[in-house]
Amino acid sequence: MNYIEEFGWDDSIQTIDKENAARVITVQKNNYRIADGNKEYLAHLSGRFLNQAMSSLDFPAVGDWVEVQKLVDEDKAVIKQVLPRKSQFVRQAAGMKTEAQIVAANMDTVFIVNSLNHDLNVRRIERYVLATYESGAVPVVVLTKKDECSSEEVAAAVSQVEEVAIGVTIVPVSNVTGDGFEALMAYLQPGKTAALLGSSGVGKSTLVNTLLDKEVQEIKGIREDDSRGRHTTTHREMFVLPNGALLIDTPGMRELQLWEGETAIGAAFEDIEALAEECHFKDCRHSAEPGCRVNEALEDGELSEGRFRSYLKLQRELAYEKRRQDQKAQLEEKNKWKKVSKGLKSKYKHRNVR
Ligand SMILES: Nc1nc2c(ncn2[C@@H]2O[C@H](COP(=O)(O)OP(=O)(O)OP(=O)(O)O)[C@@H](O)[C@H]2O)c(=O)[nH]1
Ligand SMILES: [Zn+2]
Repeated sequence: MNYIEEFGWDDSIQTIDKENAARVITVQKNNYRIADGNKEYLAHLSGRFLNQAMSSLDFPAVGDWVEVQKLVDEDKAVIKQVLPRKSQFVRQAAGMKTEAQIVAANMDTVFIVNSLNHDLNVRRIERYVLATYESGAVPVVVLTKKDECSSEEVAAAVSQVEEVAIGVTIVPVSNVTGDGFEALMAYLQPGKTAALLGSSGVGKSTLVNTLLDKEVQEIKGIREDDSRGRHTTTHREMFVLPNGALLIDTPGMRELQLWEGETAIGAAFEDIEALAEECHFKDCRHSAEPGCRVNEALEDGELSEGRFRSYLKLQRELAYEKRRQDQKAQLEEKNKWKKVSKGLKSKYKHRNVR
């Protein structure tokens, strides 16, 4: 029995034998979790793939369709190739050091999530809408916390967003009352894939939990045996909704906000970044390292003390924000695991029993 269709299989773009296909649901360093709707596998890249990969864009991302060789008995698989993507969200290179990277693939829709109550940032929405169009997916702006606003406030926010997102559907919702979810479900059809994009605190996690029923929610963190027989907690970055729609909520998309900041730093402080490229040490912190080109420039007045200070300040803020998000993610993972350990069953496990 093959459940591949449920994962959004599209005959028109997937050319391989269905038996050898699966979709990537989690990426953690070099470990990939893939599923074919029937079963999950822990997968790694074949040697041939590694030899042939030309850039980081060639590597599998959450949402990718891959051709695999499945070792059914061991729940393991080898990834032979990534199938052509119908859309892809690229995390742009920040400066010269980081390479571009695909954070999500094969989305039909990207939900750009913002909160109605405060920090409605139309400039950011505008950038996200553009990035989504570039990805090949359709943007939909979701405005959460409708319950905290009067209808006048909602209308005002919607018309503000309309100005920067011309022709884009805008859906005000409340995760508390469920208001607006019917409109969202139009995009969450069986076999269709949506991804979430938005800043911290706007309600993405709550939205995911509202969309998933309790049983399915547990696939967010189930305990798996790793190769050494120990238990490790794994988490999902792609979920199956009760109606068969797929929802991508990956840290990669959540970090988009962060690299935007990094890129902005790069652009705003091009002079300093250029100097830093010439420092002796690649990871120079420009404090007292020998061969520091930035310090040299400071000494001979080529670079002003004030400008350098604001550069450092921005960097600290970004580093702080990153730490904060990492800690929060760890905590969330722990909490999820606590909930899950109470009723240890996943959607796939139910299936296998049937
Ligand atoms: N009143 C109201 N509160 C909401 C709504 N959606 C989310 N919240 C609350 O807003 C807070 C942030 O929600 P989260 O779902 O954690 O936000 P997030 O986008 O996942 O944030 P990160 O995990 O930091 O990325 C929580 O306290 C939620 O209970 C809503 O529609 N109405
Ligand atoms: Zn330096």
